[in-house]
Amino acid sequence: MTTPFRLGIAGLGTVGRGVVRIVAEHGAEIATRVGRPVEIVAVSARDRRRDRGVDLTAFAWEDDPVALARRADVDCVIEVMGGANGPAKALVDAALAAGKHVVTANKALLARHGQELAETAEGAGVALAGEAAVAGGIPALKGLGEGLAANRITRVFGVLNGTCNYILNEMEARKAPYEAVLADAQRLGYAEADPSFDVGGIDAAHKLAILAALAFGTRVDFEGVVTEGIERITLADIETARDMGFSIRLLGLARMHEAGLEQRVRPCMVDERSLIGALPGVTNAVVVEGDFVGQCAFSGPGAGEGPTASAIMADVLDIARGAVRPLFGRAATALASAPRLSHGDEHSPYYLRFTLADRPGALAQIASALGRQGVSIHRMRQYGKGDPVPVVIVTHDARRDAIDAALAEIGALPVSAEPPVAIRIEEV
Ligand SMILES: NC(=O)C1=CN([C@@H]2O[C@H](COP(=O)(O)OP(=O)(O)OC[C@H]3O[C@@H](n4cnc5c(N)ncnc54)[C@H](O)[C@@H]3O)[C@@H](O)[C@H]2O)C=CC1
Ligand SMILES: N[C@@H](CC=O)C(=O)O
Ligand code: NA
Repeated sequence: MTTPFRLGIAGLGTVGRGVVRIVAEHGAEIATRVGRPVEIVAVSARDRRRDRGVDLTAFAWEDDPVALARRADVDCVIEVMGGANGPAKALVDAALAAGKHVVTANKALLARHGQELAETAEGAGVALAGEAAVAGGIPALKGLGEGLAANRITRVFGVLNGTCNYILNEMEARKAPYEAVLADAQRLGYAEADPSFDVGGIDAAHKLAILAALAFGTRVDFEGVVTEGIERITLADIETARDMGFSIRLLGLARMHEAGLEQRVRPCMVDERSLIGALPGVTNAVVVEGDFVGQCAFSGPGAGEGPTASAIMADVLDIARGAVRPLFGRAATALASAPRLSHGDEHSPYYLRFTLADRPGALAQIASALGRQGVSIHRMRQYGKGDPVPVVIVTHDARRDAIDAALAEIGALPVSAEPPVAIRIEEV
Protein backbone atom coordinates (compact mmCIF):
# COMPACT_ATOMS: atom_id res chain seq x y z
CA MET A 1 0.00 0.00 0.00
CA THR A 2 1.54 3.36 -1.01
CA THR A 3 1.70 6.09 1.63
CA PRO A 4 -0.64 8.98 0.87
CA PHE A 5 0.66 12.55 0.66
CA ARG A 6 -1.43 14.39 3.28
CA LEU A 7 -2.54 18.00 3.01
CA GLY A 8 -3.76 20.53 5.57
CA ILE A 9 -5.52 23.60 4.15
CA ALA A 10 -5.57 26.88 6.07
CA GLY A 11 -8.18 29.21 4.54
CA LEU A 12 -11.42 28.16 2.86
CA GLY A 13 -12.28 31.22 0.80
CA THR A 14 -12.11 31.47 -2.99
CA VAL A 15 -8.80 29.61 -3.34
CA GLY A 16 -9.18 27.11 -0.47
CA ARG A 17 -12.57 26.04 -1.84
CA GLY A 18 -11.03 25.54 -5.26
CA VAL A 19 -8.33 23.28 -3.80
CA VAL A 20 -10.99 21.13 -2.06
CA ARG A 21 -12.90 20.87 -5.37
CA ILE A 22 -9.90 19.96 -7.50
CA VAL A 23 -8.81 17.20 -5.09
CA ALA A 24 -12.40 15.86 -4.98
CA GLU A 25 -12.80 15.91 -8.76
CA HIS A 26 -9.31 14.92 -9.93
CA GLY A 27 -8.01 12.86 -7.00
CA ALA A 28 -7.80 9.63 -8.97
CA GLU A 29 -5.86 11.18 -11.89
CA ILE A 30 -3.59 13.03 -9.48
CA ALA A 31 -2.76 9.75 -7.69
CA THR A 32 -1.87 8.15 -11.03
CA ARG A 33 0.42 11.03 -11.97
CA VAL A 34 2.15 11.17 -8.61
CA GLY A 35 2.25 7.43 -7.93
CA ARG A 36 0.46 7.79 -4.58
CA PRO A 37 -2.80 9.23 -3.26
CA VAL A 38 -2.92 12.93 -2.41
CA GLU A 39 -5.45 13.49 0.38
CA ILE A 40 -6.76 16.40 2.40
CA VAL A 41 -6.75 15.43 6.08
CA ALA A 42 -7.43 18.71 7.92
CA VAL A 43 -8.73 22.23 7.27
CA SER A 44 -8.88 25.52 9.15
CA ALA A 45 -10.80 28.76 8.63
CA ARG A 46 -12.51 31.45 10.68
CA ASP A 47 -16.05 30.08 10.79
CA ARG A 48 -16.69 26.38 11.11
CA ARG A 49 -20.46 26.63 10.55
CA ARG A 50 -20.40 28.49 7.27
CA ASP A 51 -21.69 26.60 4.19
CA ARG A 52 -18.96 26.90 1.54
CA GLY A 53 -20.63 24.71 -1.07
CA VAL A 54 -18.00 21.97 -0.71
CA ASP A 55 -18.10 18.80 1.41
CA LEU A 56 -15.71 19.14 4.36
CA THR A 57 -17.12 16.30 6.46
CA ALA A 58 -14.20 13.92 5.85
CA PHE A 59 -11.61 16.42 7.14
CA ALA A 60 -10.52 17.23 10.69
CA TRP A 61 -11.26 20.85 11.66
CA GLU A 62 -8.79 23.10 13.45
CA ASP A 63 -9.90 26.51 14.74
CA ASP A 64 -6.27 27.53 15.11
CA PRO A 65 -4.27 27.46 11.85
CA VAL A 66 -1.02 27.03 13.80
CA ALA A 67 -2.40 23.82 15.32
CA LEU A 68 -3.12 22.62 11.77
CA ALA A 69 0.50 23.29 10.84
CA ARG A 70 1.72 21.16 13.73
CA ARG A 71 -0.49 18.12 13.14
CA ALA A 72 1.51 14.91 12.88
CA ASP A 73 -0.75 13.64 10.07
CA VAL A 74 -0.07 16.63 7.75
CA ASP A 75 2.86 16.44 5.30
CA CYS A 76 2.17 19.67 3.45
CA VAL A 77 0.41 22.85 4.57
CA ILE A 78 -1.50 24.90 2.01
CA GLU A 79 -1.67 28.52 3.18
CA VAL A 80 -4.54 30.35 1.47
CA MET A 81 -5.60 32.79 4.18
CA GLY A 82 -3.73 35.87 2.99
CA GLY A 83 -1.93 38.75 4.71
CA ALA A 84 1.77 39.46 4.93
CA ASN A 85 1.89 39.12 8.71
CA GLY A 86 -0.39 37.85 11.45
CA PRO A 87 -1.88 34.36 11.26
CA ALA A 88 -0.55 33.50 7.79
CA LYS A 89 3.05 34.25 8.81
CA ALA A 90 2.60 32.41 12.15
CA LEU A 91 1.18 29.39 10.31
CA VAL A 92 4.02 29.23 7.77
CA ASP A 93 6.67 29.72 10.46
CA ALA A 94 5.09 26.91 12.51
CA ALA A 95 4.81 24.59 9.50
CA LEU A 96 8.46 25.05 8.48
CA ALA A 97 9.62 24.67 12.09
CA ALA A 98 7.67 21.39 12.23
CA GLY A 99 9.40 20.17 9.05
CA LYS A 100 6.30 20.42 6.82
CA HIS A 101 6.29 21.46 3.19
CA VAL A 102 4.40 24.69 2.51
CA VAL A 103 2.48 25.73 -0.60
CA THR A 104 1.10 29.26 -0.57
CA ALA A 105 -0.81 31.66 -2.83
CA ASN A 106 0.19 34.56 -0.62
CA LYS A 107 2.29 37.04 -2.61
CA ALA A 108 2.15 39.65 0.15
CA LEU A 109 3.80 37.16 2.51
CA LEU A 110 6.43 36.06 -0.04
CA ALA A 111 7.25 39.62 -1.12
CA ARG A 112 7.75 40.73 2.48
CA HIS A 113 9.19 37.60 4.09
CA GLY A 114 10.03 35.28 1.18
CA GLN A 115 13.76 35.70 1.63
CA GLU A 116 13.74 34.64 5.28
CA LEU A 117 11.11 31.91 4.77
CA ALA A 118 12.98 30.41 1.81
CA GLU A 119 16.19 30.31 3.85
CA THR A 120 14.33 28.53 6.67
CA ALA A 121 12.66 26.03 4.31
CA GLU A 122 15.92 25.26 2.51
CA GLY A 123 17.74 24.86 5.83
CA ALA A 124 15.04 22.40 6.93
CA GLY A 125 15.10 20.51 3.61
CA VAL A 126 11.41 21.15 2.92
CA ALA A 127 9.64 22.91 0.07
CA LEU A 128 8.27 26.44 0.10
CA ALA A 129 6.35 26.83 -3.16
CA GLY A 130 4.35 29.78 -4.49
CA GLU A 131 3.26 29.25 -8.09
CA ALA A 132 -0.25 30.46 -7.25
CA ALA A 133 1.15 33.67 -5.80
CA VAL A 134 2.37 35.03 -9.15
CA ALA A 135 -0.02 35.42 -12.08
CA GLY A 136 -2.57 32.93 -10.72
CA GLY A 137 -3.00 29.92 -12.99
CA ILE A 138 -0.10 30.72 -15.32
CA PRO A 139 2.96 28.51 -14.63
CA ALA A 140 5.11 31.64 -14.47
CA LEU A 141 7.51 30.59 -11.72
CA LYS A 142 7.89 27.15 -13.24
CA GLY A 143 8.44 28.60 -16.71
CA LEU A 144 11.02 31.09 -15.51
CA GLY A 145 12.69 29.01 -12.80
CA GLU A 146 12.81 25.68 -14.64
CA GLY A 147 12.03 25.99 -18.35
CA LEU A 148 14.30 29.00 -18.85
CA ALA A 149 16.80 28.17 -16.11
CA ALA A 150 19.81 28.03 -18.45
CA ASN A 151 19.35 31.62 -19.62
CA ARG A 152 20.61 34.93 -18.34
CA ILE A 153 17.39 36.92 -18.09
CA THR A 154 17.50 40.43 -19.48
CA ARG A 155 13.96 41.62 -18.81
CA VAL A 156 10.71 40.32 -17.35
CA PHE A 157 7.44 42.19 -17.64
CA GLY A 158 3.74 41.69 -17.83
CA VAL A 159 0.25 42.21 -16.58
CA LEU A 160 0.30 40.75 -13.08
CA ASN A 161 -3.02 41.81 -11.61
CA GLY A 162 -6.22 40.30 -12.96
CA THR A 163 -8.53 42.69 -11.13
CA CYS A 164 -6.95 45.76 -12.78
CA ASN A 165 -7.01 44.21 -16.22
CA TYR A 166 -10.64 43.29 -15.71
CA ILE A 167 -11.48 46.81 -14.52
CA LEU A 168 -9.69 48.54 -17.41
CA ASN A 169 -11.37 46.27 -19.98
CA GLU A 170 -14.84 46.46 -18.43
CA MET A 171 -14.79 50.23 -17.94
CA GLU A 172 -14.32 50.57 -21.67
CA ALA A 173 -16.74 47.80 -22.73
CA ARG A 174 -19.57 48.92 -20.44
CA LYS A 175 -18.80 52.62 -20.30
CA ALA A 176 -19.04 52.06 -16.57
CA PRO A 177 -17.38 53.96 -13.79
CA TYR A 178 -14.47 52.44 -11.98
CA GLU A 179 -16.37 51.76 -8.70
CA ALA A 180 -19.10 49.63 -10.37
CA VAL A 181 -16.58 47.47 -12.17
CA LEU A 182 -14.43 47.00 -9.06
CA ALA A 183 -17.52 45.70 -7.20
CA ASP A 184 -17.93 43.04 -9.93
CA ALA A 185 -14.27 42.01 -9.65
CA GLN A 186 -14.82 41.54 -5.92
CA ARG A 187 -18.00 39.50 -6.47
CA LEU A 188 -16.15 37.25 -8.94
CA GLY A 189 -13.43 36.48 -6.33
CA TYR A 190 -10.61 38.23 -8.22
CA ALA A 191 -9.86 41.07 -5.82
CA GLU A 192 -7.77 40.98 -2.66
CA ALA A 193 -9.46 41.20 0.75
CA ASP A 194 -8.40 44.87 0.63
CA PRO A 195 -8.97 45.85 -3.03
CA SER A 196 -6.74 48.92 -2.68
CA PHE A 197 -3.89 46.40 -2.98
CA ASP A 198 -5.14 45.61 -6.51
CA VAL A 199 -6.01 49.07 -7.81
CA GLY A 200 -3.07 50.71 -6.01
CA GLY A 201 -0.60 48.42 -7.80
CA ILE A 202 0.66 46.84 -4.55
CA ASP A 203 -0.46 43.32 -5.44
CA ALA A 204 1.32 43.56 -8.80
CA ALA A 205 4.39 44.94 -7.00
CA HIS A 206 4.40 41.94 -4.65
CA LYS A 207 4.38 39.62 -7.67
CA LEU A 208 7.00 41.62 -9.56
CA ALA A 209 9.39 41.51 -6.57
CA ILE A 210 9.10 37.69 -6.50
CA LEU A 211 9.58 37.39 -10.28
CA ALA A 212 12.60 39.71 -10.23
CA ALA A 213 14.33 37.66 -7.52
CA LEU A 214 13.80 34.53 -9.60
CA ALA A 215 14.83 36.20 -12.86
CA PHE A 216 17.98 37.98 -11.68
CA GLY A 217 19.08 35.97 -8.65
CA THR A 218 18.68 39.02 -6.44
CA ARG A 219 17.28 39.27 -2.92
CA VAL A 220 13.55 40.01 -2.89
CA ASP A 221 13.23 43.81 -2.79
CA PHE A 222 9.54 44.71 -2.63
CA GLU A 223 10.32 48.14 -1.13
CA GLY A 224 12.38 48.86 -4.24
CA VAL A 225 9.41 48.54 -6.62
CA VAL A 226 8.26 51.96 -7.84
CA THR A 227 4.50 51.57 -7.66
CA GLU A 228 1.58 53.50 -9.07
CA GLY A 229 -2.00 52.21 -9.40
CA ILE A 230 -4.91 52.73 -11.76
CA GLU A 231 -7.06 54.83 -9.40
CA ARG A 232 -6.65 58.01 -11.43
CA ILE A 233 -7.26 56.44 -14.85
CA THR A 234 -10.58 57.64 -16.27
CA LEU A 235 -12.80 56.26 -19.01
CA ALA A 236 -11.74 59.31 -21.02
CA ASP A 237 -8.05 58.24 -20.72
CA ILE A 238 -8.98 54.73 -21.89
CA GLU A 239 -10.93 56.10 -24.85
CA THR A 240 -8.23 58.60 -25.79
CA ALA A 241 -5.66 55.81 -25.65
CA ARG A 242 -7.84 53.69 -27.94
CA ASP A 243 -8.17 56.62 -30.33
CA MET A 244 -4.37 56.67 -30.58
CA GLY A 245 -4.13 52.85 -31.06
CA PHE A 246 -3.17 52.06 -27.45
CA SER A 247 -4.63 50.05 -24.57
CA ILE A 248 -3.99 51.07 -20.98
CA ARG A 249 -2.49 48.25 -18.89
CA LEU A 250 -1.10 48.07 -15.38
CA LEU A 251 2.34 46.87 -16.39
CA GLY A 252 4.98 45.41 -14.08
CA LEU A 253 8.54 45.45 -15.40
CA ALA A 254 11.93 44.42 -14.02
CA ARG A 255 15.21 44.87 -15.85
CA MET A 256 18.83 44.71 -14.75
CA HIS A 257 20.91 47.74 -15.79
CA GLU A 258 24.58 48.43 -15.12
CA ALA A 259 23.45 51.07 -12.63
CA GLY A 260 21.05 48.79 -10.79
CA LEU A 261 17.79 46.87 -10.81
CA GLU A 262 14.77 48.61 -12.26
CA GLN A 263 11.46 47.42 -10.80
CA ARG A 264 8.29 49.30 -11.53
CA VAL A 265 4.53 48.85 -11.66
CA ARG A 266 2.69 51.60 -13.50
CA PRO A 267 -0.29 52.12 -15.76
CA CYS A 268 1.15 52.21 -19.30
CA MET A 269 -0.15 52.71 -22.80
CA VAL A 270 0.81 49.81 -25.03
CA ASP A 271 0.09 48.97 -28.66
CA GLU A 272 -3.48 47.64 -28.68
CA ARG A 273 -2.47 44.88 -31.11
CA SER A 274 0.34 43.51 -28.90
CA LEU A 275 -0.14 40.45 -26.67
CA ILE A 276 -0.25 42.71 -23.61
CA GLY A 277 -2.54 45.27 -25.27
CA ALA A 278 -5.07 42.64 -26.32
CA LEU A 279 -5.37 40.73 -23.00
CA PRO A 280 -9.07 40.21 -22.26
CA GLY A 281 -10.85 40.21 -18.88
CA VAL A 282 -8.86 38.92 -15.93
CA THR A 283 -6.09 37.51 -18.13
CA ASN A 284 -2.47 38.00 -17.04
CA ALA A 285 0.69 37.73 -19.12
CA VAL A 286 4.32 37.27 -18.14
CA VAL A 287 6.93 37.95 -20.81
CA VAL A 288 10.49 36.81 -20.19
CA GLU A 289 13.53 37.68 -22.30
CA GLY A 290 16.48 35.31 -22.02
CA ASP A 291 19.85 35.64 -23.77
CA PHE A 292 19.72 32.22 -25.45
CA VAL A 293 15.98 31.60 -25.79
CA GLY A 294 14.85 35.09 -26.87
CA GLN A 295 11.38 36.20 -25.84
CA CYS A 296 8.87 33.78 -24.25
CA ALA A 297 5.35 34.79 -23.28
CA PHE A 298 3.00 33.02 -20.92
CA SER A 299 -0.60 34.16 -20.67
CA GLY A 300 -3.73 32.89 -18.96
CA PRO A 301 -6.15 33.51 -16.11
CA GLY A 302 -4.45 35.46 -13.34
CA ALA A 303 -7.09 35.18 -10.63
CA GLY A 304 -10.18 33.28 -9.53
CA GLU A 305 -10.95 29.97 -7.85
CA GLY A 306 -10.14 27.45 -10.58
CA PRO A 307 -6.91 28.96 -11.96
CA THR A 308 -5.43 29.62 -8.53
CA ALA A 309 -6.30 26.16 -7.20
CA SER A 310 -4.75 24.70 -10.37
CA ALA A 311 -1.44 26.43 -9.57
CA ILE A 312 -1.55 25.36 -5.90
CA MET A 313 -2.03 21.75 -6.94
CA ALA A 314 0.77 21.92 -9.51
CA ASP A 315 3.13 22.69 -6.61
CA VAL A 316 1.56 19.96 -4.47
CA LEU A 317 2.06 17.39 -7.22
CA ASP A 318 5.72 18.34 -7.58
CA ILE A 319 6.35 17.99 -3.86
CA ALA A 320 4.39 14.73 -3.60
CA ARG A 321 6.67 13.37 -6.34
CA GLY A 322 9.70 14.36 -4.27
CA ALA A 323 10.72 17.49 -6.20
CA VAL A 324 11.77 20.00 -3.54
CA ARG A 325 13.03 23.04 -5.46
CA PRO A 326 14.25 26.38 -4.11
CA LEU A 327 11.54 29.04 -4.39
CA PHE A 328 13.81 31.52 -6.17
CA GLY A 329 15.48 29.02 -8.50
CA ARG A 330 18.72 28.94 -6.50
CA ALA A 331 19.65 28.76 -2.83
CA ALA A 332 18.04 31.70 -1.02
CA THR A 333 21.38 32.37 0.73
CA ALA A 334 23.00 32.78 -2.71
CA LEU A 335 20.70 35.63 -3.78
CA ALA A 336 22.70 38.84 -4.26
CA SER A 337 21.80 42.37 -3.16
CA ALA A 338 21.33 44.70 -6.13
CA PRO A 339 21.35 48.50 -6.08
CA ARG A 340 18.06 50.12 -7.10
CA LEU A 341 17.91 52.04 -10.35
CA SER A 342 16.92 55.61 -9.67
CA HIS A 343 13.33 56.15 -10.72
CA GLY A 344 14.18 59.47 -12.36
CA ASP A 345 16.39 57.60 -14.84
CA GLU A 346 13.37 55.96 -16.50
CA HIS A 347 12.59 57.44 -19.87
CA SER A 348 9.92 56.99 -22.56
CA PRO A 349 7.30 59.02 -24.38
CA TYR A 350 4.43 60.05 -22.07
CA TYR A 351 0.73 60.76 -22.37
CA LEU A 352 -0.10 63.72 -20.14
CA ARG A 353 -3.61 64.81 -19.19
CA PHE A 354 -4.24 68.25 -17.74
CA THR A 355 -7.53 69.66 -16.56
CA LEU A 356 -7.30 73.37 -17.22
CA ALA A 357 -9.38 76.46 -16.64
CA ASP A 358 -10.46 77.61 -20.12
CA ARG A 359 -8.48 80.87 -20.04
CA PRO A 360 -6.29 82.65 -22.57
CA GLY A 361 -2.67 81.63 -22.07
CA ALA A 362 -3.44 78.41 -20.12
CA LEU A 363 -1.92 76.17 -22.78
CA ALA A 364 1.09 78.45 -23.15
CA GLN A 365 1.84 78.07 -19.43
CA ILE A 366 1.73 74.27 -19.77
CA ALA A 367 3.93 74.28 -22.87
CA SER A 368 6.51 76.56 -21.28
CA ALA A 369 6.69 74.49 -18.04
CA LEU A 370 7.32 71.39 -20.15
CA GLY A 371 9.88 73.30 -22.23
CA ARG A 372 11.75 74.45 -19.13
CA GLN A 373 12.23 70.77 -18.14
CA GLY A 374 13.39 69.85 -21.65
CA VAL A 375 10.21 67.86 -22.42
CA SER A 376 9.39 68.06 -26.09
CA ILE A 377 5.76 67.91 -27.29
CA HIS A 378 4.82 65.44 -30.03
CA ARG A 379 1.02 65.95 -30.17
CA MET A 380 -1.49 68.08 -28.32
CA ARG A 381 -5.29 67.99 -28.22
CA GLN A 382 -8.03 69.80 -26.31
CA TYR A 383 -11.20 67.80 -25.61
CA GLY A 384 -14.54 69.61 -25.67
CA LYS A 385 -15.35 73.14 -24.65
CA GLY A 386 -16.17 72.84 -20.94
CA ASP A 387 -14.54 74.79 -18.16
CA PRO A 388 -12.36 73.22 -16.87
CA VAL A 389 -11.35 71.43 -20.05
CA PRO A 390 -9.20 68.29 -20.49
CA VAL A 391 -6.06 68.78 -22.55
CA VAL A 392 -3.95 65.84 -23.68
CA ILE A 393 -0.29 66.07 -24.65
CA VAL A 394 1.87 63.25 -26.00
CA THR A 395 5.57 63.89 -25.49
CA HIS A 396 8.67 62.67 -27.28
CA ASP A 397 11.03 60.46 -25.26
CA ALA A 398 11.47 62.17 -21.87
CA ARG A 399 13.12 61.43 -18.55
CA ARG A 400 10.73 60.61 -15.72
CA ASP A 401 12.33 63.13 -13.38
CA ALA A 402 11.77 65.88 -16.00
CA ILE A 403 8.10 64.82 -16.37
CA ASP A 404 7.64 64.77 -12.59
CA ALA A 405 9.21 68.21 -12.18
CA ALA A 406 7.07 69.71 -14.97
CA LEU A 407 3.89 68.15 -13.55
CA ALA A 408 4.64 69.42 -10.06
CA GLU A 409 5.05 72.93 -11.49
CA ILE A 410 1.92 72.70 -13.65
CA GLY A 411 -0.17 71.18 -10.84
CA ALA A 412 0.58 74.25 -8.71
CA LEU A 413 -0.53 76.74 -11.40
CA PRO A 414 -3.88 78.52 -10.82
CA VAL A 415 -5.08 77.30 -14.27
CA SER A 416 -4.78 73.64 -13.16
CA ALA A 417 -8.20 72.50 -11.96
CA GLU A 418 -7.02 68.96 -11.09
CA PRO A 419 -3.63 67.35 -10.54
CA PRO A 420 -2.16 66.32 -13.94
CA VAL A 421 -1.91 62.63 -14.92
CA ALA A 422 1.11 61.05 -16.67
CA ILE A 423 0.92 57.66 -18.37
CA ARG A 424 4.05 56.11 -19.79
CA ILE A 425 3.90 54.90 -23.40
CA GLU A 426 5.69 51.57 -23.42
CA GLU A 427 7.11 49.36 -26.20
CA VAL A 428 6.06 45.78 -25.40
N1 LIG B 1 -8.65 35.04 -5.19
C1 LIG B 1 -7.71 34.95 -6.12
O1 LIG B 1 -7.98 35.01 -7.32
C2 LIG B 1 -6.30 34.76 -5.72
C3 LIG B 1 -5.89 34.83 -4.41
N2 LIG B 1 -4.58 34.65 -4.10
C4 LIG B 1 -4.16 34.69 -2.71
O2 LIG B 1 -4.73 33.57 -2.03
C5 LIG B 1 -4.96 33.89 -0.68
C6 LIG B 1 -6.42 33.64 -0.35
O3 LIG B 1 -7.22 34.42 -1.21
P1 LIG B 1 -8.80 34.21 -1.29
O4 LIG B 1 -9.12 32.78 -1.25
O5 LIG B 1 -9.23 35.02 -2.46
O6 LIG B 1 -9.26 34.93 0.06
P2 LIG B 1 -10.66 34.80 0.81
O7 LIG B 1 -10.82 36.05 1.59
O8 LIG B 1 -11.74 34.40 -0.13
O9 LIG B 1 -10.40 33.58 1.82
C7 LIG B 1 -9.56 33.65 2.93
C8 LIG B 1 -9.84 32.48 3.86
O10 LIG B 1 -8.88 32.50 4.92
C9 LIG B 1 -9.56 32.47 6.16
N3 LIG B 1 -8.85 33.29 7.12
C10 LIG B 1 -8.43 34.56 6.93
N4 LIG B 1 -7.84 35.00 8.07
C11 LIG B 1 -7.89 33.98 8.96
C12 LIG B 1 -7.47 33.81 10.28
N5 LIG B 1 -6.92 34.81 10.95
N6 LIG B 1 -7.67 32.62 10.88
C13 LIG B 1 -8.28 31.62 10.22
N7 LIG B 1 -8.70 31.72 8.95
C14 LIG B 1 -8.52 32.88 8.33
C15 LIG B 1 -10.94 33.04 5.89
O11 LIG B 1 -11.87 32.55 6.85
C16 LIG B 1 -11.21 32.50 4.50
O12 LIG B 1 -11.70 31.19 4.61
C17 LIG B 1 -4.52 35.35 -0.51
O13 LIG B 1 -3.16 35.36 -0.08
C18 LIG B 1 -4.60 35.90 -1.92
O14 LIG B 1 -3.72 36.96 -2.13
C19 LIG B 1 -3.63 34.38 -5.04
C20 LIG B 1 -3.97 34.29 -6.36
C21 LIG B 1 -5.32 34.50 -6.81
N1 LIG C 1 -6.21 40.02 -6.65
C1 LIG C 1 -5.31 39.31 -7.49
C2 LIG C 1 -5.56 37.84 -7.36
C3 LIG C 1 -4.50 37.04 -7.92
O1 LIG C 1 -3.33 37.15 -7.59
C4 LIG C 1 -5.53 39.73 -8.94
O2 LIG C 1 -6.54 40.37 -9.21
O3 LIG C 1 -4.67 39.42 -9.78
NA1 NA D 1 1.32 31.25 -11.35
